[in-house]
Amino acid sequence: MIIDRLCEEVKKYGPVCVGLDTKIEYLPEYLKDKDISDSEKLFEFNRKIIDDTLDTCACYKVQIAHYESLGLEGLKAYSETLKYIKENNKLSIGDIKRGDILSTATMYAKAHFEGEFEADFITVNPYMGEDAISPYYEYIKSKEKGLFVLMKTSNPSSSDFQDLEVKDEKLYMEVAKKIESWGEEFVGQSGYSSIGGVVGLTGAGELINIKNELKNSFFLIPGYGAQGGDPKVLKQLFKDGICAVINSSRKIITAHKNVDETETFSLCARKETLRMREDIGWEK
Ligand SMILES: O=C(O)c1cc(=O)[nH]c(=O)n1[C@@H]1O[C@H](COP(=O)(O)O)[C@@H](O)[C@H]1O
Repeated sequence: MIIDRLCEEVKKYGPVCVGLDTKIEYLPEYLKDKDISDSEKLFEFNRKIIDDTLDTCACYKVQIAHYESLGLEGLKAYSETLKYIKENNKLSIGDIKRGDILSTATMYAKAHFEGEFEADFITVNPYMGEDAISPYYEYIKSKEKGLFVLMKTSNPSSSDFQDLEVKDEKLYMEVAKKIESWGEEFVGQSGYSSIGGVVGLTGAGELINIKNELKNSFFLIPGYGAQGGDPKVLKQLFKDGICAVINSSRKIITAHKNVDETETFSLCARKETLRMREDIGWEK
């Protein structure tokens, strides 16, 4: 199961997930000015960050909207970034947050678990129920793939629907339990399922509530850094072992903005990743 590989990576390198939410405006001036296409610029930026953070993180999350917004040029960089992560024997999360009816989800699965945009994990939205998720199952079973399904998101408006009371508890908890039940048949040797959950660090209480309720779920936790999530809660979350990867995107990939605008941008990203790893309390 792919989740066992992710757990091994976490043990070796710590639970940081480097978020490649790359925008042209984040690039250092020398790269912006280079006489190459936007696609090549984005890929060169990502490639250097990957090269300099390989031994500091568990995985990379590549957020597709940042590439889609530049059209085909951007998607080329998205594809090349995913391939480069794989060539370097690291794990990727394609952050695509899809969710649609079975026949369409089948095509999303094909698009993101094989071919040009192949990732090891993808993020999906559970709002439409299990038939919008089940087309991914055959890839989990036979192609070593995994999912991170939204349980409780990190954004301020996540309470609009996710905190509604349903059957005497919050909707997010119903959703989290349902997602764990979908993942039961994909539990690996690590004890975790290849169907994991996305839970924001910005809701510390909810994170602990979900952890206390679920047995086999591994988490993707965004909200560290730019969104101000407090890492203190992670100590409690990890008391029986590390059960999550913690994503930071802007704080890592724009770390050079506070220092200089030179070719050392990837070393700034490395420094921030190492600082974050310490800040979240990881010890080998
Ligand atoms: O699924 C996600 O990755 C996600 C879920 C969520 O609840 N909140 C959230 O911020 N994210 C993503 O995590 C990343 C956070 O980026 P930074 O705030 O720059 O660290 C972005 O790519 C978001 O799209």
